[in-house]
Order: sequence, then C-alpha cells, then structure tokens
Amino acid sequence: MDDSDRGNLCMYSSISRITGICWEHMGLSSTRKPLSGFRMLCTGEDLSTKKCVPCNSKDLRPMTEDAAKHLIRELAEWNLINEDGKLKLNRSLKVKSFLKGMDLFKLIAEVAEAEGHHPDLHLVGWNNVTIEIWTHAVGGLTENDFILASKINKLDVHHLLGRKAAISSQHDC
Ligand SMILES: C[C@H](O)[C@H](O)[C@H]1CNC2=NC(N)=NC(=O)C2=N1
Repeated sequence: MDDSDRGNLCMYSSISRITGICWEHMGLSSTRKPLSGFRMLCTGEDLSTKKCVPCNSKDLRPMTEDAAKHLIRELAEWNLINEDGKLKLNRSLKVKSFLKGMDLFKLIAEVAEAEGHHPDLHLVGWNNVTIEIWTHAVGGLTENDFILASKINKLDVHHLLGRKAAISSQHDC
C-alpha cells in the first residue's frame, strides 16, 4: 500500500467513523472500490449535484432504515414512509389547478428522464399531488432516490402551487 492509499484509507476510515454509517448501508454497489469510489455521505445540497446510477447494477441493494433516516434529514419537504416493509420517499403538495398539476408532472418527468430514475406520480381530487420515489429494482431505497428527490426540490414550481404550498416551498433550505 503506497502513501496515497494509506492517506485514502485514513480519510475513508475517519469519514466512515464520522458518519457512523458504513457505505454498504447506503444501498451502493459493493463492487465500488471504497478508496477510489467512496461516495461522501451527502447533504441535500450535495445530493442535487450527483447523478443517478443505472438501477440494473447487480450489486445494488436497498439501504437500511438507519441510513435512510440519516439522509432524509437533509431533504426538506420529503417524508420517509414504510409501506408493507418497503421504504419510500413521499412528498405531497397542492397545485393551483388540474392543468398546473400536469405541468408539474412534465417538469418532474424531464428530471426523471435525465436521471434515468423515475417517481410514482399521483394527482387526486384535481389539485392534490403526491410524489413517491423508491428503487423498484431493489424494492427499497437507494441513493438514487435521494438524488432524484433533491433535484425535484430544485425545480422552480412556485407558479404551479397553491398559495399555502408555495409559501412552505419558499422556505426550502
Ligand atoms: C436500467 C434502468 O436503470 C431502469 O430501467 C430504471 C428506470 N427507472 C427506475 N426508476 C425507479 N424508481 N426504480 C427503478 O428500479 C428504475 N429502473
């Protein structure tokens, strides 16, 4: 092991100690080399600058509830739900009209297509939108889901939302 590896090892072990969450809890592929491919445990802001990975990676597996509870703290406006043992990200918002709901879906769809990772979108009672995100390929949550949610938070959608929802979304950190 040369000096740079030793330095990386030191950095890696100190970071994993700080985060207290080993990276395999993050639902990342185990084939990534820890030293070179270590992905920092990110804040909501950092997540929006990351890119989703293809979900057909054979090593991808769902992250633990502890890891999800840690990451959700960085994600304003989103909730962690457990549906029959399956963890999902969930966000609800009111739109001004049914058509504004469709416009919101279109904006979200463009982000999802760019990431190759897709939410479940619901529009009920004409103006109630619910977004659910989980990684279908593994039946749970992976980092992809948090990245997509963080990028959705970045969308400028105030003009589409009902007054109350718009005010709360303006307080996004
Ligand atoms: C190969 C590609 O990664 C898969 O088809 C993607 C498409 N979008 C996806 N989106 C979500 N939420 N989960 C998946 O497992 C998934 N798989």
